[in-house]
Amino acid sequence: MINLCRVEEIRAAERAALAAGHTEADLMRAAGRGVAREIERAAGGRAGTVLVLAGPGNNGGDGLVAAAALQERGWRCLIWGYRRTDSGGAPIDAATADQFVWIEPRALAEAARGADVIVDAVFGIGGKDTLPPEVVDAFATVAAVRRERSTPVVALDVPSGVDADSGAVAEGALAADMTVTVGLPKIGLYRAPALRYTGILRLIDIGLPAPDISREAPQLITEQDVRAWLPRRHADTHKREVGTLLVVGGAPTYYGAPRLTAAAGARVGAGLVTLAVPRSLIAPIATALPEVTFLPLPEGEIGGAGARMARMIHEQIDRYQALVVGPGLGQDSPVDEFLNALFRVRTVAAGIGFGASTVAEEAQEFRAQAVLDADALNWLAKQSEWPDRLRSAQLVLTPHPGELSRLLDTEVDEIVADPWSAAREAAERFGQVVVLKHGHTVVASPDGTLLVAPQALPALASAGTGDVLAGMIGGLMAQGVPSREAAAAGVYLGGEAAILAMERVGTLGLVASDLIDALPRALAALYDARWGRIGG
Ligand SMILES: NC(=O)C1=CN([C@@H]2O[C@H](COP(=O)(O)OP(=O)(O)OC[C@H]3O[C@@H](n4cnc5c(N)ncnc54)[C@H](OP(=O)(O)O)[C@@H]3O)[C@@H](O)[C@H]2O)[C@@H](O)CC1
Ligand SMILES: [K+]
Repeated sequence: MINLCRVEEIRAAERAALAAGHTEADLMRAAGRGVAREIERAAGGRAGTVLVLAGPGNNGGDGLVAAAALQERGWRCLIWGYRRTDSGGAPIDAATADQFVWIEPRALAEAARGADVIVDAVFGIGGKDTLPPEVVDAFATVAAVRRERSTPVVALDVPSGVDADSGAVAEGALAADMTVTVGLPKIGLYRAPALRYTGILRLIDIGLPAPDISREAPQLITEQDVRAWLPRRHADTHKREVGTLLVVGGAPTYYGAPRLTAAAGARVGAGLVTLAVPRSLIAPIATALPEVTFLPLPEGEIGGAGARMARMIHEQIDRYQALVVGPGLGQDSPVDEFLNALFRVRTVAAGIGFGASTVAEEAQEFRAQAVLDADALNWLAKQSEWPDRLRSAQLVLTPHPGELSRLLDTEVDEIVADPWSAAREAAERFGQVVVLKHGHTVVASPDGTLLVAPQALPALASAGTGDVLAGMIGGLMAQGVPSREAAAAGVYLGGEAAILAMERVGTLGLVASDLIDALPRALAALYDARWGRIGG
């Protein structure tokens, strides 16, 4: 994890780096080259034409270094300057700078149309809360070309006009497809409304010292964290040992949801996934998911089915390391009865007399590890004093703002206005891990930590993506990953899988099954040895 930083902390880190012997030119060189590498990678290694909008300060300097690095790799570089007519202040050799083509304001539209990539390096963390009119005009020109031709826009460090602390956005700012942030993650980029302007976020290391992790600061979930959290599998293990997951959900009209959850659990590495669903759902699900086993539950309409369903699960619960409860359960009365019985855990203590007709029931605490999603959260919101009743369970709740508003008995608007505080409040009040799915999804824990997803992807606004997330988290918990880390890893993997899926199906075309298809590749990139990098 790494703290999301405020500008003053970034400036302090820069001073510390300078005091440790780095020069400003070193930092700018590392920043610009890093940005160029990200652009090259996104462009698939092909060289084209880049248009850099360069401002007067160090952000513009970074942009010119990036242009120089791209030029060395065969790119043609067009530069439009705001209060800048040359590459002064940027550590670039004269021969390279001589080849830059400087663009007059009236030639900007034509230059933008001829560009394969446009870089916004006008203002960075030294920007003010309004943009000058010339910059607003230039951005409007570029935005029109971006819409017309789908030309990618890359923001350097921050989209110009975004306040790196508050996330406020100046009128006329340019939305980017990718923001390459230099050195440390700026907290404002992860807040609304800035998150609508950043596109995909990439963080590049330039050797700045990170501030010490503090529990109060929101922390970014990083690739390194997820690598460290993933379970390690031994050669001499077997499916039950690596993790068993029980997914409880489904109703006659909702069999897609538990199917997605089970598939995600299996794809994230759970050795055995069992679906506890009404009997009639088994045939349609089994054809699509041959790897999954089933615990057939009685159909919901029959009176008393809820309690019988719960009993069947209690009989099996010790065989599973984690549960996911909720996907596609619906909100009918047997569901209430079922979940009341499931979470109150009344076990059969003894059968007395002939035919065991007298049965004593004894209330026990629910102690399992479980992800509660969708209709399980709606049921939970109707219960009183549940945090106390379920205190021995290790739960991960995965609400969207509507579900969290019911759990906290507050308005959705309040949650959307300050999602991080709402998630923290919920985790503290409930004593459980809470994953709030809004913007940059966050994982809040009762110990006060708040882990923030690196991406906020509009492509994920599609039915079933929540079921996939619940399955990934449950699948990781089943493999022994602690609940908070499992939640954070699931959130991270969901973002990476979405980025991979978007390359194939795009933003609008993405559906939840695409995430499951992409998940093995996202996971392999974190888990498996990377022979493919050699010589790359
Ligand atoms: N700190 C670090 O660790 C590292 C930082 N790095 C990079 O440096 C960037 C920060 O650079 P920075 O401090 O030079 O500020 P920057 O954003 O370029 O803007 C300042 C210039 O813009 C001008 N200006 C601003 N707003 C304006 C407006 N509305 N209207 C008009 N003018 C306006 C302002 O003008 P002035 O106020 O001086 O008149 C000044 O000339 C950072 O984002 C990152 O890219 C990395 O290279 C290495 C590590
Ligand atoms: K910028």
